[in-house]
Amino acid sequence: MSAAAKGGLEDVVATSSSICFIDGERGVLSYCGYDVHDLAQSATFEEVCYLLWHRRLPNRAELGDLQSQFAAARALPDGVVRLMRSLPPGDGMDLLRTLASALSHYDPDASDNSAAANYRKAVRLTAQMGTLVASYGRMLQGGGLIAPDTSLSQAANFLYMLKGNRPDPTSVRAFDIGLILHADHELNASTFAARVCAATLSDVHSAVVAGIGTLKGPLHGGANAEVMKMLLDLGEDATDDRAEAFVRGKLARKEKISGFGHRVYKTEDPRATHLRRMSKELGERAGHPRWFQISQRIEQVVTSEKKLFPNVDFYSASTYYTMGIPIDLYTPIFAVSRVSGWTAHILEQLANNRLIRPRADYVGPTYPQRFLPRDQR
Ligand SMILES: CC(=O)SCCNC(=O)CCNC(=O)[C@H](O)C(C)(C)COP(=O)(O)OP(=O)(O)OC[C@H]1O[C@@H](n2cnc3c(N)ncnc32)[C@H](O)[C@@H]1OP(=O)(O)O
Ligand SMILES: O=C([O-])CC(=O)C(=O)O
Repeated sequence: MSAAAKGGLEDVVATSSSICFIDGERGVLSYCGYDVHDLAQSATFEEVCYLLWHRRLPNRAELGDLQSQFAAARALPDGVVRLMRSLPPGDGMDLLRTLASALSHYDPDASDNSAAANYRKAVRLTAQMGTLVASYGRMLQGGGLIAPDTSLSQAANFLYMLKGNRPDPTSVRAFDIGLILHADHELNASTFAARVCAATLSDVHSAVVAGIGTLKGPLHGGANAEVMKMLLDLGEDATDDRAEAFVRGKLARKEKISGFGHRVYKTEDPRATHLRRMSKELGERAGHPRWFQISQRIEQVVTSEKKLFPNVDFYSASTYYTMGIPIDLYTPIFAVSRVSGWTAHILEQLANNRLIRPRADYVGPTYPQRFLPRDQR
């Protein structure tokens, strides 16, 4: 069966890009030539944003400028805060989709689609997305909204706005690594959706909203919340045997296990390596090692039974959980990071644009059908 007939466009090369490279056989991921392991080890999310947008790492002055731009752009327009407060409670990604769209009405460059204005929108949206999600988290927990702190990094400010107190350095670094690991991933579904939208010469906010709507699904970014729901179904006191039986039961019923499998990786997702370690370390530090241990047992079973490896969503679930982050925020947090990659791809698309418009292999009723009047059908 052809890739087109299977429906998933697998292995179809749809564009060229200088942003992200994946070798799915060897488990290699790089942003603009930099190995994601090196970035997770030594970079900050701000440096990664600059890298994705400029294809090179910033020097000290450039990094300082970007940090200032982020800090200056973090606060939300009053109208967006009012809208957030007025919406009925619901899914975090629905809220993010609506509010990211609303931000366009207040953007000072709204009517300007020049490359310079679009870059400013990329910076602004990346700064604001963290504020949106942290504020939503405050609302979920019944706390009052907290104003952003301009002296903090994107990661530290997010945790500060969510929790209401200064986060400790270990949590900040773990969260920063999470942001680095989720920042870009070549032509994943949400980035492709964003590029398709941008290629019609729509606008940056619309393309980001397309990305948010696409990331929401449980086959894509929504899987991280599904993983945690599965772990909670099992319970923190579940034994390894119980976890094993639970997963074997799901596999026997041909149910998918969220957080496993990948369209491109045929081996370990390199991002999962870091998230597994963070899940273990943060779980032990928080006095809740079982979430990691249960996850590890699930991994052993799924990998040996199905030859499927954990993807980025599997260990991010227990990592965020042991950091005390509400489950409803997991996929929105993915967007807090991925907005950097979406906007890098949107800018790249617009720099050398052509409408994206594939064809379908028509398999419907034969042509021509005779058109019958209504009372003869
Ligand atoms: C950030 C991200 O988007 S990472 C991905 C997040 N999504 C998930 O974790 C959801 C669970 N995983 C999946 O659904 C898939 O692995 C995907 C969607 C990520 C990629 O899958 P595809 O390349 O389309 O493979 P597809 O879904 O066709 O699966 C191929 C086979 O592997 C099986 N399979 C794939 N993933 C899983 C899984 N997680 N659990 C059990 N079986 C699986 C399928 O059932 C199918 O089996 P079959 O051939 O016997 O019917
Ligand atoms: O690349 C994909 O298909 C999904 C993924 O891992 C991501 O978007 O990070």
